[in-house]
Amino acid sequence: MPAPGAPGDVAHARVVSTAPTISSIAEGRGLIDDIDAQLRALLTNRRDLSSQIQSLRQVEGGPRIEHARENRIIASWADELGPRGVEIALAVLTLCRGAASQ
Ligand SMILES: C=C(O[C@@H]1C=C(C(=O)O)C=C[C@H]1O)C(=O)O
Repeated sequence: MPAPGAPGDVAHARVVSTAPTISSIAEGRGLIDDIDAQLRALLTNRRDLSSQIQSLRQVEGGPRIEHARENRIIASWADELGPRGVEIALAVLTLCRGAASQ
């Protein structure tokens, strides 16, 4: 396990955010729609970066998938969001690297 803050460590990559107080459903829905759009854009960027990393590792003769790194990522999602975080992390990983068996 890498030291906190070292390359490969995921625990340090934490963003603290507080939702604003809203005064109407429409305002809240507008903010949620903005968040969903940001999440989709972030996931698209993540998928592209993940694909590049997988290609670089294969060019170097390594495996496309690295389970130890994925386990650290899943653990960081679990730390912050609990069991649903694990489900989301697995869905994100599937989006970004395809099926684990490939
Ligand atoms: C992107 C990488 O390659 C694969 C994809 C990962 C991901 O999308 O987070 C994580 C580990 C690897 O299975 C990596 O090793 O960092």
